[in-house]
Formats: sequence, structure tokens, C-alpha cells
Amino acid sequence: MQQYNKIKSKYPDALLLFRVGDFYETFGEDAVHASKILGIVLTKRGAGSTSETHLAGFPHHSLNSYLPKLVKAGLRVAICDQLEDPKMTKTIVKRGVTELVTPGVALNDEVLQSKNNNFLAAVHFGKKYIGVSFLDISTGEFLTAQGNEEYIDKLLQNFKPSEVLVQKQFKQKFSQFKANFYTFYLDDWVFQHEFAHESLCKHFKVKSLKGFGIEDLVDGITASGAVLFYLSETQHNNISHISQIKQIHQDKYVWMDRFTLRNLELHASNAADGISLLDIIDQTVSPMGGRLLRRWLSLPLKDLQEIKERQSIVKYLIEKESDFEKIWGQIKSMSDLERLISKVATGKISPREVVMLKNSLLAISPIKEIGLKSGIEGLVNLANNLDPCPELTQKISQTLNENAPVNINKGNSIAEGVSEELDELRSLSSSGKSYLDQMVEREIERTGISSLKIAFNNVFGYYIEVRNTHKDKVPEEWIRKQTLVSAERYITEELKHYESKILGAQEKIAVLEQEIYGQLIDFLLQFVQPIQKSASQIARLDCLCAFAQNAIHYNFVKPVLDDSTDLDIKNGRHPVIEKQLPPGEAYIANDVVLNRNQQQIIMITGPNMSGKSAILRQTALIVILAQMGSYIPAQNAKIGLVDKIFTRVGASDNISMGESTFMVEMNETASILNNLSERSLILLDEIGRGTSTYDGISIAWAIAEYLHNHPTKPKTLFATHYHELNDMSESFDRIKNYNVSVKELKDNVIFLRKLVPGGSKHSFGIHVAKLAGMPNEVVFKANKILERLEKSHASEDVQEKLRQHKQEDLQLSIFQLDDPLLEEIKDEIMRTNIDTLTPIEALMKLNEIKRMLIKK
Ligand SMILES: Nc1ncnc2c1ncn2[C@@H]1O[C@H](COP(=O)(O)OP(=O)(O)OP(=O)(O)O)[C@@H](O)[C@H]1O
Repeated sequence: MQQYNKIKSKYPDALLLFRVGDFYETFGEDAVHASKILGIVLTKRGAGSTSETHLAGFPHHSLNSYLPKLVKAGLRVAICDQLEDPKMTKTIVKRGVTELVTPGVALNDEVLQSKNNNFLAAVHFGKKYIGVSFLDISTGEFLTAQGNEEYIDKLLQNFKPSEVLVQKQFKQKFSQFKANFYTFYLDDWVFQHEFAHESLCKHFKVKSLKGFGIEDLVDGITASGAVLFYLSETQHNNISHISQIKQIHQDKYVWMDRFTLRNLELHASNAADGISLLDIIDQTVSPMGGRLLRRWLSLPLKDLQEIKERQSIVKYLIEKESDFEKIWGQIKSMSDLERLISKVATGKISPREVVMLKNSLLAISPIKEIGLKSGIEGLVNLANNLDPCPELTQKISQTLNENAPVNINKGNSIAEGVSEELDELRSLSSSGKSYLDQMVEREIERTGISSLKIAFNNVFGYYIEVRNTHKDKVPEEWIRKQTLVSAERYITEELKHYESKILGAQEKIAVLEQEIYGQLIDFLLQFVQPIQKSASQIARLDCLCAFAQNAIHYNFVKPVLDDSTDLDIKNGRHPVIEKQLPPGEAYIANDVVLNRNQQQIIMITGPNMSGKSAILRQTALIVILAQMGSYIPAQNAKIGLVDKIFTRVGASDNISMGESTFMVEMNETASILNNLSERSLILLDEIGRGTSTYDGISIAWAIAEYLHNHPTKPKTLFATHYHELNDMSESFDRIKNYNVSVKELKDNVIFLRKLVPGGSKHSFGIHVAKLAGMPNEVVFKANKILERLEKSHASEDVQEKLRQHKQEDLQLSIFQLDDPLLEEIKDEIMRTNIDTLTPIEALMKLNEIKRMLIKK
């Protein structure tokens, strides 16, 4: 227990699994936790005494099944092993922690999900920027970036790390990232640039980081250094598979912030059992392809050349069906190359997995051959980067048995003909069986004991067993070892001689097998980089095959991409809704044309449930798919490269974040208006609906006007219930009205779901309420109120006011920035407590401000 306490004190925040003989034991609080999580028995030791403690344990060979459960429960687990052979020491056996498993640093297949990366991240708050680093130790991928809070937030959302390392002093600051990450706080000194730079150079065995193109990323480097530090802290020292570090270039990919990722339901649906775009398009057949597709979806490209290269390969695969089938068949037969080769580097690969590695490499050659012959530049390049490593596959085939076991100690891993000594020992050990059979026969004949048998136990090795009825026939020279109820057990000189030979041979076989296996792994280590390179090409090809498959199965077409800023989609469809429609119901395709000269903003009105949101989202999804290099759900499309996609959905369910929903909506919209570019695509869905009608209309109007007049003229789809906004098209050239058509029957409405030019007059909200099963009384009453309100021309009032607003052409420039009046008005507004202000008081306040201006 002294030894235990000493080790435990070094890992106070981890659950310590303490190896005792054949068991891993836990003590005290750890035991209580472990027994609960693992469902194992909790016992007490030293009951009643001062050293009373809880105890729970499990057999050492069950580690692989129990460890993931502990890690998944969010625990850090320190594995403490016996570091010497108990037979060789007379005192307490030496023990030490050999691995600290945490959610972000896991190599165990049971903890990892095959189609998801398991990233460990570090965030460093620098003076100007925030640095971030992501490492997946199971694949060796190491990435870094730096930027403002929004960018880092977006990356964290994209990469969804299982664990984030943060400097202790920035605990508070990190909590501003509104995501629930498992976080571990490290001492401040770890986040020092010089220290980080030095650790990276040392790890990569280089003098500077220029070769990786990250030398200037001061904060990114600091974060990456913290990641490396953490690996050594958790005893992960065999990490030669982390052979490079790459920058995530902000300007290479389409910008989508976290709201957009969420609103578009790219990776996950917002509904509990809903379907995401990834669910629909992920037809990849290899784990590495699955992981890459997820990444591609978060980071659509902005480089025309790269997109076209992907498209050209997809086109080839669609047209050359037999090549496509052959390639995909080979990829299907592969195991997770990326993770297998990482296991080689970390020394955790089993003989069976080495055979799987070999078979996966063998599947590369046919793919390479097809690629080289294809004549498609992109595919030829890809094939050139595939290395089937023939030297390696040959070596593995020669060294290992095809059906090698999971555990090297099980024996029979090494093939015949590898070592003469091993072969001899094996034949000796296998001839033992027939030797024993012969001996039994001989002794039965000699002694006349017909039921005589030879067996083995761990206490005294080989023995002859004689039933009591034949006891008197036992020869004198046999030595009695054990008396049972109905039999006696003997040993003989000959048996002992035989035993030492056989047991010696078996022990030697085990040592030799391990030795040869160790040499094979050392040999494999030279191939880590070429295999990683091949694996990444296979992942790409798998994604492109999935694109081809989607194109064939879902009727997707190849979009035309160019450098313009125009968007012209013919008969576009929403790929997710389309797949979810009840049988027999067809998705109604729609055209969307947006450009910066004539049709910059489309104001879409239409009743509730008519399909406004669907049109907005499908437009973004089509652009994203196109810029990933995929084909798209449309009849055809011309897409000028988009560099930012913003989507905002009117206040709905963000209340859990502790801010008013409307405040959240305005915050989100403000961040769009501050980040516009000529190539932005903006989708605003019911912006302004979170407040009163007048406020809402005014805000929506002002936002649309701002976008229209902004020099970047960003392409915008604006879905709204406020048909008042249709008036904007009269005075703003590039705002066009469309509506999602419906057919009005006497007391019913049929949704036609077709986007047609022109505004719409009503919202049919009451009709939807009726459809939803609202009591007739309520529907009837609502209709009456609506009639009355419409008669009072309330909405026309608004329209009139808005018209006046246009005529007055309010010049905001009357506020000169240095104007003392501005200061005065600002003070006046700041002093006002809006929460307690009644509408009348607000009007009076406004009047007061107006008077101040008139006075001027
Ligand atoms: N083009 C279409 N073809 C077939 N079904 C569609 C189409 N568009 C939408 N739908 C169906 O109609 C439902 C409502 O669409 P959507 O949410 O886009 O309406 P909305 O006009 O935005 O409604 P609200 O104003 O109430 O938010 C979708 O969930 C989908 O099932």
C-alpha cells in the first residue's frame, strides 16, 4: 500500500489501475468509481482497522474491455504495471505507470470510433491571436492554426476534440467558447513559445519549422508544444508516426461559422433522430475515407483547380464503371491502414493486425495500376503517390502465418522456415504428443494397468495416474506424488526427463517468436511514412468513389464552377429532405439565380410550411457539395466560387445559452454584417421574428437595405413572413421578390412548393394552426381577429411609414463622429434602462432625442 500511495500521489486526478499478479486492482475512491462504472464487485479490506479501504479489481486480460468504459465515462486512467518479473526479486516487485489513457489520447480500438478522428487539442491565448493544435495519436495527424476567437471557435466545432488542453490562467476565458469540451488545465509554463518550438524541433529532428510552413505561427506553435508535452506526460513516447505538422489555412477553405454548421445540419441533425447531410452522402467504405469525408464537409475548397481535379476523377469513375467497381472493391477489402501503421509506431500492433496491414497493402497494387492507366491527370497523380511497399508485404508474408493470433504469446505467429532453431523446437514439441502416446501404450503392456493415463498439471508437471483398483500393479521405481479419492498419481525418471526437454522447448519457442516478431516490427518502422502517404490517398479515393456512387444513385450532376460571382441553379433539390419524403411523394425542384448586378437579394415570402427554409438550405448545401468536388442534386448549375457562407435562423431555441433568443439572433446577424465579402452567400431565415412585428419588420428591412447598399453586394436569400418587405423591391434595384406558391381553395391551401416571381400577400399561419389540430374555436377566433386587424390597416400603416423612410432618405451622416451632440445622445441612451421602459416612455425619450437634433 505504501508503494500504491506513492504512485497514486503522482496521479491524483486519474483513476489508478494497479497491477497485482494477474489482476488490476483499484483502491479507495477509485474502487468505488470503478465498481459503479464497470459493474464489478466492491469489497473492503482491513475492515474495522485504520487502514480500512475499498477494493475492486478485474483480471489483467480484461483490460481491453474495461478500459474503454472508464475512458468513455470521462475518466483519466493511469495504468500501473509490474516492471520486473516477480520470480526474479525477493522484495516487492517494482511498479510504475506505463500509460495514462485520457479521452484525447487513446489508441484502444474500443475507445476509438472508426469513422471519427479522436483529436486531442490545445488552445493557447496569445497576445494578438489564439493558437490551436489538433493531434490524433491514432492516425498521427498533427495540425495547427491561429487566428481570432471566431476562427478558433469554428475549428473547435469542426474538429470536435475529445479533450482540450488549456493554460490554467485562461480557464475563465476558455469557458467563453460555447461548447462542452472535456478540458484539462495545464500549468502556465507549458505554454511558452521557446519551449514549444524546441520540443517540436526535437521531435521532428529539424533545426527550424520552416519546412512545415508554420515557423511564423507563434501561437499555433505554442499550442502544439503543449500537445507534445502532454504526450510525454501521459507516457506516450513512441510517436515516430507523428511525422509532420500541417497548418490549417484559413484562406484555403470556405468560411462557415458554427451557427452555419449547425443550421445546415452538415454533420449532425438538430433533431434527436434526424438525418444530417453527412448521413446521406457518406457512402465511404473505409474508415480513413469516412474520416476524411467529414473533414471535407467542414472545409469545402475555394481553389478552382483543386475542385476540378476532384470532379474529373469522379467523372472518370462514373463513366468507367468496371474500373470504379474494381477500385472500390479493393478499398472495401482494406483495413484501417492509417491506424494500423500508427500502432506499429506505438508498439501496440498484434500479429493478426500485421497480417491485416499486409493484406491492405496488397490491395493497393491493382488500384495503382488502374489509376496510372486512366489518363486522368488527378488520378494519375494520386496513383503515383500510392506505394504498395512490396518489400514489406513480402517480408510479412514470409515471417508471419496467415492466421496469426491476436496475442504473440499464444504462439504460432511465426511462419515455418523463418528460423531453423524455431522449426526444430516446434517439431520436438509436437513429436512430444506421439512420444507420450507411445509411452502410455508401452506402460500399459508392461504393467497390465489398462486404465493408466498420462496428464499434466501446473504443480508437479507430467504424471501417470492409476486408479485404485490397479494400485498393486504399480512398479517399484515409480514415485508417488499425490493420492486422490479413487486414484494415485506418480512420476517417473523418464517422464521428468521428457518434461524438461518439452517445457524447455516451449519456453524457448515463445522467446524466439517474440524476438522474431520484434525484429519484424523494427523493420516495419521504416515504412511508416510511405504507408501514411498511401493511406491518405486511399482515403481521398474512397471519398471520390462515394461521390461517384451518390451521383449514380441519387441522380446528382456535375456543376460548372468558375471565377465569377454568379449563382445559377436549375431545378435544385434538398438532398436530405428528398431522401426523407414518404414513398410516392416527389421533391419539387426549384431554380435559384443570384448575382451581384441584377438579382442580389431574393426576398422569399410564402405561407408557413410552404418550403422557404428548404430553398434557402438547399442552395447552401448545393454550393458546399459543389466546392467539395462532389456532384450536386440539381438538373444543372453554374456556380461562381463562394468564399463564405452565412446562415441565420430567426430566434428559436437558443434559450439554453442564457441569453435572450432575440439577443442571440441579433448577435449572430451582426457578425455577418461585419464580415461580408464579394463572394459571400447569405441565408437569412425569418430574421427579426423574435421581437414585435414592427421591430421585426424594421430590423429586417434595415438589414436587407444594408446588404443591398454594401459595396461587396453579397448574394442573399431572405425568407420572411413579413410581406411588407416586398415593397423594398420598388426602391432597391437588386432586391427581387419571389414566393413559394400555394393554391388557395375555399377553406384549404395546397402547397405547390414552387418558387415563383412576385410577393405573397398572406402568411396562412392560421391555416397551419388548423392543420396542426388546433381546436376549431381557436382557429375561428384567430380568423376573426385577423379580419379586424386587416381592416384597421395596421400593416398598411407600417408600409406607409416605411415608404416615408425611403423618401426622407435619412442621412445618418448628420452624426459626425466627433460631434459633441453625438456624445450627448449616446449618454442619454446609455442612461436609459430599457428593461423598465414602457412604450410611452420610449416614445417620449425618442421625442426628446429628436428635439436635441432639431435644436442643432
Ligand atoms: N420542394 C419541396 N418538395 C417537397 N417537399 C418539400 C419541399 N420543400 C419543403 N418540403 C416539405 O415541407 C416542409 C416545410 O418546409 P420548410 O420548413 O422549408 O417551410 P417554411 O416555409 O420554411 O416554413 P415556416 O415558415 O413555417 O418556417 C419540409 O419539412 C418538407 O417536408
